[in-house]
Amino acid sequence: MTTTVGRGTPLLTADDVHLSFGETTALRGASLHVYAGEVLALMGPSGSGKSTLLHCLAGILTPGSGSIRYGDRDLARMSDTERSTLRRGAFGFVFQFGQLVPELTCLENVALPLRLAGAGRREAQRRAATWLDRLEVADLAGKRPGQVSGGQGQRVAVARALVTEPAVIFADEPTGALDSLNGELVMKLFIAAARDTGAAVVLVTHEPRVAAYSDREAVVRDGRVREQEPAR
Ligand SMILES: Nc1ncnc2c1ncn2[C@@H]1O[C@H](COP(=O)(O)OP(=O)(O)OP(=O)(O)O)[C@@H](O)[C@H]1O
Repeated sequence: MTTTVGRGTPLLTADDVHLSFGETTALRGASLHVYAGEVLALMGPSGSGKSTLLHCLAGILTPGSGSIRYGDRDLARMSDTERSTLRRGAFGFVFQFGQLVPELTCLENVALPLRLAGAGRREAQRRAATWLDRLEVADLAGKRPGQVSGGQGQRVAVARALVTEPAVIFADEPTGALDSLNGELVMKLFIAAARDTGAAVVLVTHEPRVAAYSDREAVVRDGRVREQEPAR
């Protein structure tokens, strides 16, 4: 499945999205545009709906009403198989918890999305090793996630998200467990992905220092979004 999106056309669009968890309304009319080639920071108070919006954009949660479109396709109208093909092929994820497979080594974890996309073992591991090296965790290749620190695991997770060169990278507090140097390294790799492959990077952060690397900010408050106009 390919969706061709011209420059200046949003790659992803949330339109008037509402979503409740039982009695709790997390999103109440959230609208947002995400463009190819940009790093977009989602900011806002705790509990305002940032992670929920990110999960909706990624097709992990389905809005109660409103729509999420990837190009001109409504995610809710896709079959489960189409949505998971999209998630596996076009999307990369860096989430805070439970992202690495504990039974696999760090190298195998990073190679996994390539293997799922059909790459041979040797080629997948060669490319995975390149990304571990870029994240400066090449020495952890043979270790399992349980044997590395939280910050090291987070960098392995970033390598795994970037290895397939996805069209959209979703990241929830991707620098949360990192010191400032490693946080900077991760942000520079996100910016490189946006500039080199035209990826859109959507990241949730509380840190102004991290948001300063973004091209644009959107503030989520009480389940609604105020987004900065794109500069083009
Ligand atoms: N699985 C869930 N079940 C019930 N309520 C939830 C669930 N996930 C989120 N919520 C509620 O929805 C609202 C929005 O949560 P969300 O995690 O999107 O906020 P956030 O802006 O990402 O917060 P934080 O910055 O603290 O991570 C909150 O009131 C939260 O308690």
